[in-house]
Amino acid sequence: SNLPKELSEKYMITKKIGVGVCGEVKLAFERATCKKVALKTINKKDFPASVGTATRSAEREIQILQKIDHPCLIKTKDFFQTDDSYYIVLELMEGGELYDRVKSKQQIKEPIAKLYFYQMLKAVEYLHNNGIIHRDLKPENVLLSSHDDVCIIKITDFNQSKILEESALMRTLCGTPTYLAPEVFTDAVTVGYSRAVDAWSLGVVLFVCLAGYPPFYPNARIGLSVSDQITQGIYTFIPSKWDGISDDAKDVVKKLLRVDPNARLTIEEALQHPWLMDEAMKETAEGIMYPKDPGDADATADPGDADATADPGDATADPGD
Ligand SMILES: C/C(=N\NC(=N)NO)c1ccc(NC(=O)c2cc3cccc([N+](=O)[O-])c3[nH]2)cc1
Repeated sequence: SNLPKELSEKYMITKKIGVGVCGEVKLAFERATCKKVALKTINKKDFPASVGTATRSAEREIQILQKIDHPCLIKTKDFFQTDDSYYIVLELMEGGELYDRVKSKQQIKEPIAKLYFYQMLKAVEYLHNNGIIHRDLKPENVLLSSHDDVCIIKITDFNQSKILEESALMRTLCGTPTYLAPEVFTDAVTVGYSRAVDAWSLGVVLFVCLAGYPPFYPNARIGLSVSDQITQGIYTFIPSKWDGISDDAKDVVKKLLRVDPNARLTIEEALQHPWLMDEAMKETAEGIMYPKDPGDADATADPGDADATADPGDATADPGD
């Protein structure tokens, strides 16, 4: 395909390293530094609906990709576009997709699953504190920085993401409710929970990492479609897969896979769950997320990240849903 001139001038593009739903990932070298990078191509025609909305949703994704700054969220290094494609230069994630680790029924050892899950929670906590809902969390969108078990994970693909804006409903709720109907308040509660979808998805990702099979799948329960299993919250901890896994781990999964979004654990509550109260794991995680010596794993993390561990309450005010 016709690559933008500036792109091929700045980067030497070599082999394909991953194939996504809407484009591919290639290994590239920055000519000036010889550094390896990943090049994600997104074909505009693969976007849903007409070109109009496609460009808006693509532009929103590019805007999110360039705004986010967290060690467990993919960072873009460069960006080019032609009439029919976007080209996003990203940090190389040599461990590939978490999907390839969990497919073919491989179970991830519990301590490693906890280390990855903690990083996912921190990344999604950052997104929610910045008014962004991912809405497509799955093992294909979790990348690993290396083939080692202990490594940084980074969440990617913001194609389905939503930016929470100040809404008319929120402005209404700021006024005096003298003439306000009761359902406006009850609606407000449910509308305010759209971010809970990310907590559910992380529950499914955690289940798959620990057990090597998904909680909801065709014929898991005779006579129940996958969507029926989901809407009724019906899944099974198959003993042969779960016997060696701690009760705390099972408890986190149960509390994330609650059908009622109001009853479901929030990301913040999940971070307070006993299973994650594991100082050794947190020390390892914080050490790879915010390496002291810049030469470490994620050299791109700048010292500014240090305050990233500040209490989430310090983050930008929650714009609400
Ligand atoms: C931004 C984005 N997707 N956005 C979108 N609209 N897709 O639907 C996006 C999606 C996927 C990726 N994937 C990678 O960077 C990626 C996949 C992969 C597999 C083996 C090995 C590597 N690697 O970097 O070595 C890989 N990197 C990077 C970005």
